[in-house]
Amino acid sequence: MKSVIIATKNKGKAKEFERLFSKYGMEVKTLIDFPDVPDIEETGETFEENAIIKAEAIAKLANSIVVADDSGLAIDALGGRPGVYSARYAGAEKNDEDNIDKVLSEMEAVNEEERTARFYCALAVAGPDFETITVNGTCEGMILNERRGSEGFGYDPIFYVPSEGKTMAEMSPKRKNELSHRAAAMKNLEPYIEKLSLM
Ligand SMILES: O=P(O)(O)OP(=O)(O)OP(=O)(O)OC[C@H]1O[C@@H](n2cnc3c(O)ncnc32)[C@H](O)[C@@H]1O
Ligand SMILES: [Mg+2]
Repeated sequence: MKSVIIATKNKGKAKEFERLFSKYGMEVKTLIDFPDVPDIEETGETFEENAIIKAEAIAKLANSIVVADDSGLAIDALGGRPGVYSARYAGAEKNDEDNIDKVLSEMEAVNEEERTARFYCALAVAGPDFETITVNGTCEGMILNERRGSEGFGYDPIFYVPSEGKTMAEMSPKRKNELSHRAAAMKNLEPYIEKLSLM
């Protein structure tokens, strides 16, 4: 089976990419199996910049084609925060529960109609002999005032998708992979998958 390296140590993302790439008959390898690979510093100001930084750094190390995902949550009432700082919103140790608690407390006084938000996903594909490609995807939703559901990862329990009547943590992994920001970005990557002979 053809395989692709995803430059992530996030287990939630890795699971989703396994499903998303299986559609193309591809197996996914992530950095979770390579704990010695150093953490790449995400110094960019945008999701796209950070995805490029991660993809190019790992492509260089692996001398191979690498896909990286930089993603996060932008909440309108918080001026777009946590944004590119989503992973470390409540502190350097990247704790999903603490991040949710921080958002819930900052959103406490915000009215229902002002709780709009969106998830962003930037994907970068880097390799030894072509210019790095980037694509994006978004998913619109609302921030609840409490957690609902136990699927997914990150901010999923407080991210409500009105068209589904569910939070992302209440959806099946299959359904999330049909409508998420990551799914949208993967759709935009589709035209390149064959060209890059990733397959
Ligand atoms: O950099 P890598 O190793 O890929 O892993 P990471 O967790 O640090 O990933 P990011 O830098 O892209 O930060 C994204 C954060 O945004 C959140 N996030 C991204 N996609 C999400 C999703 O589908 N559902 C819920 N939260 C998500 C989640 O908290 C992530 O930690
Ligand atoms: Mg990160």
